[in-house]
Amino acid sequence: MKIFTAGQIRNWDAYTIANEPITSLQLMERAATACTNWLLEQRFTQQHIHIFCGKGNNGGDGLAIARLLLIQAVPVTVYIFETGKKGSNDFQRNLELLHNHTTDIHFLQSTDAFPTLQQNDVVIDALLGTGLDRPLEGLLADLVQHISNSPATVIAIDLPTGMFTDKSCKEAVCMRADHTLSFEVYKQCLLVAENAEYCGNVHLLAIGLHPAYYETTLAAQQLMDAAIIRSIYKKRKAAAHKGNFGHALLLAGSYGKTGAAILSAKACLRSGVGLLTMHTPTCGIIPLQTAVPEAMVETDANEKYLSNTPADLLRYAAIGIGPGIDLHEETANALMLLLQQAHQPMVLDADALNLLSIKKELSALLHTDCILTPHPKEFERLFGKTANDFERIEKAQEKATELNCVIVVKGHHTFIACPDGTAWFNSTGNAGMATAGSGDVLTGILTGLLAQGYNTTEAAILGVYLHGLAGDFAAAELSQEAMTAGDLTRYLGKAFLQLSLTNR
Ligand SMILES: NC(=O)C1=CN([C@@H]2O[C@H](COP(=O)(O)OP(=O)(O)OC[C@H]3O[C@@H](n4cnc5c(N)ncnc54)[C@H](O)[C@@H]3O)[C@@H](O)[C@H]2O)[C@@H](O)CC1
Ligand SMILES: Nc1ncnc2c1ncn2[C@@H]1O[C@H](COP(=O)(O)OP(=O)(O)O)[C@@H](O)[C@H]1O
Ligand SMILES: [K+]
Repeated sequence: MKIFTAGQIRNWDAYTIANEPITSLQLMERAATACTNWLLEQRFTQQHIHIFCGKGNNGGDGLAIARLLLIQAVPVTVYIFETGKKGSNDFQRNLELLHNHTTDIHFLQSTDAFPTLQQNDVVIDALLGTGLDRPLEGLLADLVQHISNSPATVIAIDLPTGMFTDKSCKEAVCMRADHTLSFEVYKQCLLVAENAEYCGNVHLLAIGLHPAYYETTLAAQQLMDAAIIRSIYKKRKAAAHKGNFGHALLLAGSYGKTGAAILSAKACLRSGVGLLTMHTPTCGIIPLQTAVPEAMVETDANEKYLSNTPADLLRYAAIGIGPGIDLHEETANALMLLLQQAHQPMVLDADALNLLSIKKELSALLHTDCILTPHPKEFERLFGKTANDFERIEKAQEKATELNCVIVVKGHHTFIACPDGTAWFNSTGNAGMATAGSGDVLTGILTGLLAQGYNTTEAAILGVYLHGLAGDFAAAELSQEAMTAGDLTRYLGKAFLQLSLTNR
């Protein structure tokens, strides 16, 4: 699904109005009807509803929702944030219509007029939407804080008030919503981790915007959906043999961190790879061979950490390096040798990335078939500090082009920046995956997919999606608290089964 900017959304509204054709008031009525139906379906209409409106079109949506709820005999109280200026045309028209249904309309001009909100109250936030052009201040900031700090359930229309569509609102005041009802497509602000606590659960509602605009408009970023995953996933051929699915090499583990090697090995095998060889310090051979008998192990010359690369690198279709390898000088040397000698697709994770940050000259050895999988801290070590998630995303896109490799910024809605400028947000995964070893599992999956012949972009998109989907299955059965990284591998089978089902 394409992710649109505030400007593109404005143009899409205008395109629909001109080409359907439809009036802007009718389009507002559609948006309000979709929101009202959602409120009725979710039974929020059994509680008292307080609707807070600005005087732009977001406020117009709020007034129309108030009228539609009153027609359904749902009691509502309406508050209009008074600016002293006339509202937008569609706001004014909806205000006239609302006067036919209620007198319970209050104009807020001072904090004394703010209502006390109770636990069972529902607040509709229709103060400001995509028209926000400066941070909130004064009485409006006070009102947003008053609502956010109340025990009421807050449902934001289009965006929580105070949230910018395309840039950070990190230092500013923003409504803390429990739910956000947005229209047609995601906006970047609804996906970045720093806004998650303000958006609450995001629900996209269709309002019949013209499909031709969507189809012909280029988007810088997309949200992964079943369609893109279906187009990447290759079903196994009935007569296939293990030689068809590649031989993967994983360099992982050090004394006390053989678990990382085991987690990545198991995940790699469950990603469908034909053969797997682990290269690990000698201390790791017994635990690895016991825990993962399907994998071959070839030991490093060193007992406790990696110091050399395996012989005959040409045997391998893809290589993954990083889980639990630690930061010894000899390990940095082994990484340098690997980057010099191996030209096959490669995943660099965890301490391999930290070594790249320490020895910046190693970055020059990265080749075009590399996937880097930093979490935000590793990203900062590699590429420097960024002020917020929007800047990190922008930098990831810049660096993917500059280094000519795929960069997977892990976290809530993991972000994948590809060298050709395309970029993807993940739609699967949950906070239960914030547990030791989840990243090691991802390295195993990505290496396994590369070995099977998926290119770096395909492997990153498919692997990140499957990893998150396995996490969602694990959380559904085990809870976010009790699931562990090993469970991601255990539920990978269920995730693949879902792909095969949707691939028919
Ligand atoms: N036909 C359309 O264009 C549709 C628009 N829709 C709604 O319209 C919204 C966008 O409407 P608008 O463009 O009128 O924008 P808003 O309603 O978000 O607000 C615009 C007004 O707020 C002022 N403003 C901006 N930042 C402010 C701040 N920090 N403090 C105080 N005032 C501030 C602006 O100067 C402007 O007058 C969407 O979010 C959506 O809810 C929907 O009804 C769908 C159809
Ligand atoms: N809140 C969250 N929502 C979705 N996915 C998450 C969340 N927290 C962590 N994850 C996922 O879990 C994995 C954690 O990886 P990483 O930080 O490298 O962990 P580790 O170093 O313990 O292996 C990443 O794939 C990340 O996207
Ligand atoms: K809003």
